[in-house]
This record gives sequence, structure tokens and C-alpha cells, in this order.
Amino acid sequence: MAVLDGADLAIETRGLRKTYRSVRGRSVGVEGLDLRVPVGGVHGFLGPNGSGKTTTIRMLLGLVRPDRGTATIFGHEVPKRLPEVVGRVGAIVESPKFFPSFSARRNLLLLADGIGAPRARVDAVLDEVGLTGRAKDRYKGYSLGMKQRLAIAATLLKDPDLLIFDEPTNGLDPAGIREIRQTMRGLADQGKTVLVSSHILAEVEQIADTVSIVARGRLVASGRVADLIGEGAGASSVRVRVAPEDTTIATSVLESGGLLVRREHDALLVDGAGDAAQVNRALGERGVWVRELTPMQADLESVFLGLTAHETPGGHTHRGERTKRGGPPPEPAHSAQPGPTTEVGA
Ligand SMILES: Nc1ncnc2c1ncn2[C@@H]1O[C@H](COP(=O)(O)OP(=O)(O)OP(=O)(O)O)[C@@H](O)[C@H]1O
Repeated sequence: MAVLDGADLAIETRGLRKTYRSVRGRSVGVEGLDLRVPVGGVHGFLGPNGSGKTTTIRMLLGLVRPDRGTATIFGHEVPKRLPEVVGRVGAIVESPKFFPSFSARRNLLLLADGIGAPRARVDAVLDEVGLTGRAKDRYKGYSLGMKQRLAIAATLLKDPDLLIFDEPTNGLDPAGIREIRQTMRGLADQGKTVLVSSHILAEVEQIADTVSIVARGRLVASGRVADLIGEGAGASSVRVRVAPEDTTIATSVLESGGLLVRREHDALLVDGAGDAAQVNRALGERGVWVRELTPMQADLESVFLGLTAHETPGGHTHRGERTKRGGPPPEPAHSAQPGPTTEVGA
């Protein structure tokens, strides 16, 4: 696991833990989380639904009290010293409330007055998120993507150094997602630190400099995106296509050789394969002839799947079904899949 050592940190948590009480007893939201977010750049805070991202963000912002552990923002312990640092932080955790009949500009002017930000910032932040041309339109006529960009504009009124966005692209169409991504990248390029949570790894992979990947409230990987993917590439994966009637035998041949096999449509994704020749030989020796054999590039999702394969016995991605179940936890194996689908199943 790559660790973000030696960097100046915008956010650091140590052993952060939060449990929730419910009728079914206690459930763990965050379990001993050590998070390190370097100053500057986009940091993706990634993990499946329910892995503790929102809980962590709420703890950082003083909205939820941790059971245990510590958290700092720019070296200030939070929530104890949050008032000292809160002016340097802008966050979207829930959908902010705007007046539907007011224009975006009027909404921001009201907000600026309310939080003591200079009114002159309003036009600057509208420009920053690309809403200048629509600034006089009523909020209620905005698309979801525009509403989200306005929410980001609101967080920028005080010109914060750290921006925290919890799943900012939820519910947006591809064009809206791209706009938010570009906005976040632009903010980081100005020197700000952007912490963005998402359960869609590939979406953030495109703009993140560094990431922390969590599962079940724990950190499973952190580091520079390029390093994590590079480590994943070391344990290569291969896509194999055989005749449909040979799929079952091919799966069992490869699994009996200790490989993790997943079904993807009419192909098999073989993780930890070493090289394609090994797969080809193993199948050929059993009389299974390969129709396609493609070495795959690692991506963040495949890194995540490799690291958490043993933690999600019932889990799957919507890309393909794991065909290997039970047994001892496999060694972290990195696979890769091309294509646009990137959601990670919990
Ligand atoms: N207020 C609450 N009461 C009880 N359990 C909660 C509460 N908030 C979160 N949890 C539980 O804590 C765990 C972590 O949830 P959290 O919302 O932090 O995860 P997440 O990674 O942000 O997920 P998502 O992507 O779905 O928002 C989940 O099991 C969730 O059900």
C-alpha cells in the first residue's frame, strides 16, 4: 500500500472510529481510519456505498462526534479547534438550500451577506464555475448540474484553501459530471486542496492526484493514483474468450491454478495471471482453445477489487460476477477492465 508520507497535510485522521446505535445493536460507520490528505491537488476519497466516507466527512466538519481517534485540518485539531480553521474550509455535504425564485446571483449575494463574504466575490465565483452567462436565471430553472455548480460556487465565496465535496456528481448526467470534474480540477490547479468522495472510482481517477480507498470503514489503499495503478499493473490480468461450451471448464482450470476468475459477458477476466502465455498454456494443456487473449491495463477499480476481494464474498460489480467464492482470502490481485462502467459494489 502506497502511503502519503512526507507531504504537508491538509487533513489527517488517526484511528478515527464512529459507531451508530440502532434497533439491531451497534453498527460501525468508521473503524479506526487513518486518512492523510496532502495540501494541494485533488484527493479522491473512494469506496463503496456504506464504507464510511460521509461519516468521516461529517466528523471532520464537526457534524458527528467520533467515538475515538483524532482528526486535524491544516494541523488544527477538529472539532475542538474547528472555529480557528473553519474559514479556510468550504464543503458540500448535503444539497444546499437556495431560493427557487431568485436568480443564482441573488442567491449568492444573500449568502455572501449572511456569511460575511465580500459581495465582489459573487461574480468571481460564478465565473469560476462557468455560470456567468446564466447568473440572472432563476434557480428553479437550473439543471441538476448547474445547481451543483452553484453549490460549489457558494463554497468558494470565502475563498477557502480546502474544499470538501461529498459525492458531488450524484444524479448528474455525463455532461454534468464532466463539468463538475473540470471545476474541481480547475480549483486544484489554482493551488486549493479538493477532497472529493465518490463510489465511482474511475470517475475520480481521471482528475485525482492522490486517493484514499476505504472499505467497511477502513483504509485499504492510499497514495498517488499513478503509483497505485502502477502497483496494480504489476499483477497483471488477462481477458480470455473461449467457446461458450468451454467456459465452465476454462474457469475451473484457471481457478485450480490459483487464479481469480470473473465472468464479464461472454469473456473471463483472470486476475493475477502473471502473463497471458501462462493462461494460454494452462488452457491449451487441457484442450481448451483460446479465441481471444488480451492483457489488461490496471485501473483504480481493479486495484480496489484486488485489495478487497476477500472482504466482499457476496459482493460483485455490475461489470461481472466473481466466479471464485469461499476459500481462503486470496493475495491482493489487481485486474483491469476497459469500458465506461465504474461503480463499485459494496
Ligand atoms: N445516522 C446513522 N445512523 C445509523 N447508521 C448510520 C448513520 N449514518 C451512517 N450509518 C451507517 O454507517 C455506515 C457508513 O455510512 P456512510 O454514509 O458514512 O458511508 P458512505 O461511504 O458515505 O456511503 P454512501 O456512498 O452510500 O454515502 C453505513 O453502514 C451506514 O448505514
